Amino acid sequence: MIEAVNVFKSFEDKEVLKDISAVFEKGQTNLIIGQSGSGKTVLLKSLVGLHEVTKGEILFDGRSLVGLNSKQKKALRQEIGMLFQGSALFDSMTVEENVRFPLDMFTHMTEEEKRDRANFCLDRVRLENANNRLPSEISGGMQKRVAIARAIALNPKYLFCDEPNSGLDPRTSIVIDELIHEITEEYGMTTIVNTHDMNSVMGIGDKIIFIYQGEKYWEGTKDDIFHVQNKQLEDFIFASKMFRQIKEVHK
Ligand SMILES: Nc1ncnc2c1ncn2[C@@H]1O[C@H](COP(=O)(O)OP(=O)(O)OP(=O)(O)O)[C@@H](O)[C@H]1O
Repeated sequence: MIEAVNVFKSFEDKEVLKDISAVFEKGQTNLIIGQSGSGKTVLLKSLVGLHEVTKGEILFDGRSLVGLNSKQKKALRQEIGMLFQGSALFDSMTVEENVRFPLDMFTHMTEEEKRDRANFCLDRVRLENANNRLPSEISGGMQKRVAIARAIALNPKYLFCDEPNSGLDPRTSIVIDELIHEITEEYGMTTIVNTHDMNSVMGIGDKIIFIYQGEKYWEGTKDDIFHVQNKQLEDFIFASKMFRQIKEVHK
């Protein structure tokens, strides 16, 4: 479980996050949603420790990110998997080398153990027979699978995903969403996904935090979302004609 407790983040005199408190549950896909510029990425980066918060606390299963010494921070980093926008693969490395990279960096596993672990992760994302290909030789959806395999290589407790569907077609987006959702449940990870994709919200939103102009305006599940009485969230959801029509059906 990850908790944000009264988190504020400013850049010089610009306050981007305003008093955000939220609990992100273990074994669940927790989504941060909101319009472009609302502060989702800044919140995600603050949670993961890439931004230092101006005020407030981030707790990883009760461990405060702020209070950790550098050794403890390094240990915590190894419990975190990250999936970035794009896929952030290393272009000059093969698929297998990309997945092995965190194992090379952070473990003392033998070559054989690393190969086995990389193969296990590639199988898990249903990507067989691609080990020796370069990222440029595979599709965007396959690249995303490699990125997921790399993110879970160290068997993380926490998984952070920044816009995992950016650049993917709707069908591939669903496959990637479902994969993230499945592995979250299977490995009991605390997963936080930053998205503005309503299809993701309806597909995998176990828990949803809605951010508006840097403040938390709403939280709930995908099943609650059609019953909200919150103008800002309604404007966000029903910006799409399709979702306005779905709402009519739910009435
Ligand atoms: N390093 C920074 N310095 C100053 N301002 C920043 C910095 N990073 C983000 N901001 C500002 O914080 C606000 C929120 O940005 P953020 O990237 O979190 O939005 P977002 O909700 O993730 O948007 P998008 O969906 O478009 O990615 C924006 O006004 C942005 O300009």
